[in-house]
Amino acid sequence: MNMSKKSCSNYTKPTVSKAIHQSIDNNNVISKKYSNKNTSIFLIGMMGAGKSTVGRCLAQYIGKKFVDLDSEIEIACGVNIPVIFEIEGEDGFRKRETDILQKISLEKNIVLATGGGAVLAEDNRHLLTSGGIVVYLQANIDVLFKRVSVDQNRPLLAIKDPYVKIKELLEIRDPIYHEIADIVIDTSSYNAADIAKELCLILQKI
Ligand SMILES: Nc1ncnc2c1ncn2[C@@H]1O[C@H](COP(=O)(O)OP(=O)(O)OP(=O)(O)O)[C@@H](O)[C@H]1O
Ligand SMILES: O=C(O)C1=C[C@@H](O)[C@@H](O)[C@H](O)C1
Ligand SMILES: [Mg+2]
Repeated sequence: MNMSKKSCSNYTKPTVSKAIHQSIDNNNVISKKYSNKNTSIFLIGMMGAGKSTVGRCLAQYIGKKFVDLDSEIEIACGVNIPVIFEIEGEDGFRKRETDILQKISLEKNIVLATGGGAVLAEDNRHLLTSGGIVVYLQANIDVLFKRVSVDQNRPLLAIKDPYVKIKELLEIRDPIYHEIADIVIDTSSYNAADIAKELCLILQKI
């Protein structure tokens, strides 16, 4: 799909069916969180779920600042993520991820695209759930594989069989994403701009 033809600025009626999202709002948790309009929105999900792409659109629609955790790590380190993995391994990357997330989470009123593995550390999960509305952008394995095949910037997938790796990561992470999400959206069959519009609509209702 050519996302470059999709403009975030053309706000039209959302086309995504309500059936694709679930809001977990047993105790009005989301409503309470969103009663403060400065509340931040945190996007979580696997590599290729569209956190960065949807996040950028959503921020524009709802007038919040967009922040990308991976980009902030790269800016802070002065090198890109594959180089960080090469020099410091995944453990080193995760420590940097937590440090930067701690700093970013002090900011209010942002849309944050997290990295796919940012939910793995308990400290990070606490920062996310206590700091804003957590949205899980879900996609099935075939869609994820297709989306991540476009570029080579993901060190965890720079292996012989990335499909198997995505499957393994999805099995481990899907329950974690669900556990901390306030809202879950299935992104598999919709373009990023429509998903952002749908999210906008959900947020207006809560
Ligand atoms: N809903 C969508 N439909 C089709 N393509 C999409 C959609 N969302 C994102 N993409 C495309 O998939 C690729 C990955 O998207 P993106 O970088 O936003 O994912 P991500 O969740 O931020 O991944 P990562 O965790 O690696 O940062 C990009 O090429 C993007 O254009
Ligand atoms: O899923 C993951 O563990 C990762 C996802 C990317 O966003 C980057 O944060 C990095 O490549 C690791
Ligand atoms: Mg991203």
